[in-house]
Amino acid sequence: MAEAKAKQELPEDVGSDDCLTSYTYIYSPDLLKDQVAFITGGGSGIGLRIAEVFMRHGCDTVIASRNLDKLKEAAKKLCAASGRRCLPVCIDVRQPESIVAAVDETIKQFGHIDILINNAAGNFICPASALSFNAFRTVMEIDTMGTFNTSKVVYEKWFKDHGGNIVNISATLAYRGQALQVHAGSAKAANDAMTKHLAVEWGPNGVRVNAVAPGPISGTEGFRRLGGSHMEATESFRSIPLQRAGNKTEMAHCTLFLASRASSYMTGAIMVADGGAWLTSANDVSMLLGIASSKSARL
Ligand SMILES: CC/C=C\C/C=C\C/C=C\C/C=C\C/C=C\C/C=C\C=C\C(=O)SCCNC(=O)CCNC(=O)[C@H](O)C(C)(C)COP(=O)(O)OP(=O)(O)OC[C@H]1O[C@@H](n2cnc3c(N)ncnc32)[C@H](O)[C@@H]1OP(=O)(O)O
Ligand SMILES: NC(=O)C1=CN([C@@H]2O[C@H](COP(=O)(O)OP(=O)(O)OC[C@H]3O[C@@H](n4cnc5c(N)ncnc54)[C@H](OP(=O)(O)O)[C@@H]3O)[C@@H](O)[C@H]2O)C=CC1
Repeated sequence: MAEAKAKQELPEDVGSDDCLTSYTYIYSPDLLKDQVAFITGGGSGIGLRIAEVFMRHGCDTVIASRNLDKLKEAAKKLCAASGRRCLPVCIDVRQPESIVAAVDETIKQFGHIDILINNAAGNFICPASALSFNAFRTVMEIDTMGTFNTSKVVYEKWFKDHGGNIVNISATLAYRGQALQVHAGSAKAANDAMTKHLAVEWGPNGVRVNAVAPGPISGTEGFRRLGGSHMEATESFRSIPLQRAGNKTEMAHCTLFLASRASSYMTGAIMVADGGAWLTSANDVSMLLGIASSKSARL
């Protein structure tokens, strides 16, 4: 019975890995009409689905990450699916000058920026004792410094004078201890603090800063890297109250809510979207340790 109910509530997540083949509106189709969203990591996974759902709601997008060929391909599919504009731009969130150039180009082409989605991240599973200093630093630089760098550039160049909306993509692994994840958990916990500090400091300038904290989300690189397929096969997600992994469309809907006027009195909030996973004591530690010790190659 519970399983049947969860299935009924599941929004569409069908189609190629890139774009949906069908879509049922939950929000008004013109919720983001003629707004412009800058989405880091928008060329794949959750970021790509956020771009698609935003565009289906009338928004133009800028998708920004390191691999321009991948972004161009994604932009083509996004425009075809939605009829809106999508600008692919090459940035490394660790390099502020690359963000400055991309934000300048965005303002030149679109005239404004209304929404920033800090979605880019790096992760893998690794025991703390095997993690090199550089590996820890790399994840902190992409996830935490990258979120700060992009927020600061967009704020200084546009939001400071015009207001705007920032949504950071966090992770509920930041809320509890989890084996093999000290790097990503530390980075996301820092980002949650950043969400609150910037909400306080930039609120008077009309800038709202919120976050979505996903649990395991299928059909993504993060899911693959953390052993998600193995966990699905072994029914490990049954320990989650909703007894399944989430999907990308569900994360896009949470992000759309926080990025739109639907949440106009919210700032500094972290919206947990993990099927209740972080609340339960049953967890995946032994399974993750099993994966790590059974593989000689890195995940
Ligand atoms: C899925 C379900 C799993 C678990 C949950 C189960 C149950 C649910 C119950 C509750 C939990 C609730 C939630 C948890 C669920 C999900 C997980 C949460 C977060 C997920 C986050 C993400 O998914 S992030 C997105 C994933 N995508 C990517 O990572 C793509 C981008 N990545 C990269 O570019 C690289 O991988 C990079 C991050 C390493 C950066 O690349 P680069 O800058 O080129 O750096 P390198 O020079 O390659 O490397 C730098 C140092 O890092 C070392 N390194 C690299 N890879 C590894 C590895 N695999 N293991 C260890 N170390 C590594 C590398 O050697 C370098 O260090 P040196 O010292 O050698 O210089
Ligand atoms: N999937 C999951 O189960 C969960 C995911 N999350 C979060 O969701 C978000 C999306 O993850 P997901 O969709 O799974 O994974 P993806 O690997 O598909 O997304 C990560 C994106 O970040 C981009 N990126 C990585 N490093 C950089 C960088 N230095 N500069 C610019 N862009 C960069 C990548 O593009 P490129 O390589 O081309 O640069 C890629 O598009 C992340 O913040 C992740 O932490 C949180 C909890 C669970």
